[in-house]
Amino acid sequence: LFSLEVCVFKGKRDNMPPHICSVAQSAYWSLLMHRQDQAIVPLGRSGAGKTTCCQSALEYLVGAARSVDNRVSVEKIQAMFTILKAFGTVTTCYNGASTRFSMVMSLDFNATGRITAAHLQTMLLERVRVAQQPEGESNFSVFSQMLAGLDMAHRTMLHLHQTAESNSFGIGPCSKTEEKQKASVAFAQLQAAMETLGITVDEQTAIWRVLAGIYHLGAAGACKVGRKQFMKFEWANNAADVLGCDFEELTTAVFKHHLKQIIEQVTSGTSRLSKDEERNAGPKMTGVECVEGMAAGLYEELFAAVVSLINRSFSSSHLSMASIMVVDTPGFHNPRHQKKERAATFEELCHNYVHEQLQTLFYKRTFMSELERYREENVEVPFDLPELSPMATVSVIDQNSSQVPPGGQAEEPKGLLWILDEEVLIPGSSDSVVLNRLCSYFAKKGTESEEEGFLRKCEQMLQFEIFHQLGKDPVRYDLTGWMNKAKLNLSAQNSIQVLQQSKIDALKKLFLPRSKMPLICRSVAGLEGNSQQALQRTGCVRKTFTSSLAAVKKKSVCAQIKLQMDALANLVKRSQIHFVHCLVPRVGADGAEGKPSQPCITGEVELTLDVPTLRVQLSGAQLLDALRLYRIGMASLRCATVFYACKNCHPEGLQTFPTQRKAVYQGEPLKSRELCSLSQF
Ligand SMILES: Nc1ncnc2c1ncn2[C@@H]1O[C@H](COP(=O)(O)OP(=O)(O)OP(=O)(O)O)[C@@H](O)[C@H]1O
Repeated sequence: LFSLEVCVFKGKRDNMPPHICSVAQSAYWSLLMHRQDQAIVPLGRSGAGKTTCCQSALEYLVGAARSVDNRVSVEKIQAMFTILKAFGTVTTCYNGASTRFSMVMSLDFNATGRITAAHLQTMLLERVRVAQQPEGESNFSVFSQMLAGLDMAHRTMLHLHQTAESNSFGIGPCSKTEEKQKASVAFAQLQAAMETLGITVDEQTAIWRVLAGIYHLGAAGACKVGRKQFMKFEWANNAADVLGCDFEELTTAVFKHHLKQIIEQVTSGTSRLSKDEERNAGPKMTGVECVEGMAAGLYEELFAAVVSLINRSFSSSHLSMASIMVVDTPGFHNPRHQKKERAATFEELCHNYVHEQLQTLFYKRTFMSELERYREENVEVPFDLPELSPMATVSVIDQNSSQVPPGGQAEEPKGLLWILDEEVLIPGSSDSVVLNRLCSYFAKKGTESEEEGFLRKCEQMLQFEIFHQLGKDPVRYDLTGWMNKAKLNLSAQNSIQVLQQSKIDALKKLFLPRSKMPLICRSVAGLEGNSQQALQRTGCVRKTFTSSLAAVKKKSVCAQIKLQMDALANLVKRSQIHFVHCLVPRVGADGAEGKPSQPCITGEVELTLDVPTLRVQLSGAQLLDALRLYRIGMASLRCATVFYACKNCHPEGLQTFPTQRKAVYQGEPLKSRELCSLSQF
């Protein structure tokens, strides 16, 4: 099937059937023609097929363009997705492998169109998933895979030969035999994928050690009353042993942050903490939060180490001309899509925020930039900028006080992330204060101004609704506990020391390179690479973190979320973007049910469409507006042959300026009359 796809699209520039490979082929052509970076950005609900698109696009590009020295191959791309699937996806009701991180996978090309290297960068990992999962959803798949597939020698070494009675992180072996077999097969595939990418046996063992350490921490748990300490010492002992540290060291890293600070204070000779230092010392945490923080921190570090190992396999020092970036993010989440009663979580809000930000990028590129070009060209287009834009929804989440308030209220409104960021530092503040502030800035006020609201307070306690997807797909959120989520978790911060000071060499070796990364942008993984293109991308991420609030707020959880999103957007913004809108054809048509459309007897795929569901997605993504503008838009947006045919003229009478993407007829810009005549296309 793959070689068939390559044959259909390879070498073509236009008249390609609609397919993800034709998008990849267009991006490749644009890269060669304009020597400009390209980006492929799939958008859509969770389970709509974004990751599948990304994998297909990358496989196609690598298969068609080939790499100069086989450093990047289709097998390696597949291996990378197998690893990312294990470490970065979870089972939800939307999708059997729902992505819980954002990634930018870049393929670098030389001037002859051959691939020189590849580079993976990841951000916005849902690290708290390691310790907490909404009902009916799983932890990261790698845990169940490892527990099902690990051989006896490793099991004994990692103290996994007997399972704990309970695990506070919800990690445990699969209960059903069939699931266990599936997980075991997946683990064998994971090991094979690691081998394909040159990850050594020692490195693999170090990875299993960290995963086992997290498992044991979950089994150890924490006392809910009294002194902060582990509930079950023997399991905590196991955790310390597999991580290569003393029990006391682990206890200090998990629970005794203040003790550590006092020691540092005494050794540095300062008597009292300054106000800033006191603030950075962080809030008081419960024992449970401490253990959960350590597990989340360990997993984030492990994920970053795995990304580094992947990059090691793809890196090269060949000169490159430009890159194609393939961007995969978690999809849009709304528990209502699956007829769930529950409200959405803070983590789902973060994923929806990323989705709305990318949708904003689509709005800006498709409508704003395009209409701006017409103005520059003095071309009249019978098309008004769509009134509704995703920017309004984004501002509910991340608006800071310097931005213009919607509706022009006297008090400067702030988005949810910044409200949380402020309230977390105020003693005695609570989730309800956050909700009241948020509603006072953005909620509908009375029936008269109904159109202006982007948010609604719900009847249920601490719940509110954000009108996502231009109001077409509102999501109800439960704000309970969000103040705690916005708190800096000192245990998570200590996790890197535990790993870097491990007595186990392989473990230490795996994590020491991370000590060279700037602390400030540690939440982004894949900051390594020596090629010019990789350095540019790394520089872009660092600049995002250092040139904004990051320097001051580097320890703010909410600022970190915003900055990771900014880093992702800044990486992509410099390129020509090819958006791919993935649609869920009907409710329940996601991977969780594992029922992709079945071929019927005639061989054709039987596809039942749920029109209301599709309509919500089409209008929420402004696809019809985009199509309308495309139909009446500039001739340069369609391929040359269509334009020649339409103008009924000879190609030689036309001058084309591909670098500016403008088609000019005998030196004259196209006027609206001509644009209208093209609208039949
Ligand atoms: N074109 C398609 N036709 C049928 N099934 C598909 C198609 N694309 C993807 N799928 C299936 O749909 C399921 C979800 O796909 P995928 O994981 O790519 O979605 P996603 O949009 O990345 O989801 P999430 O945002 O939750 O990560 C998978 O089981 C996949 O095999």
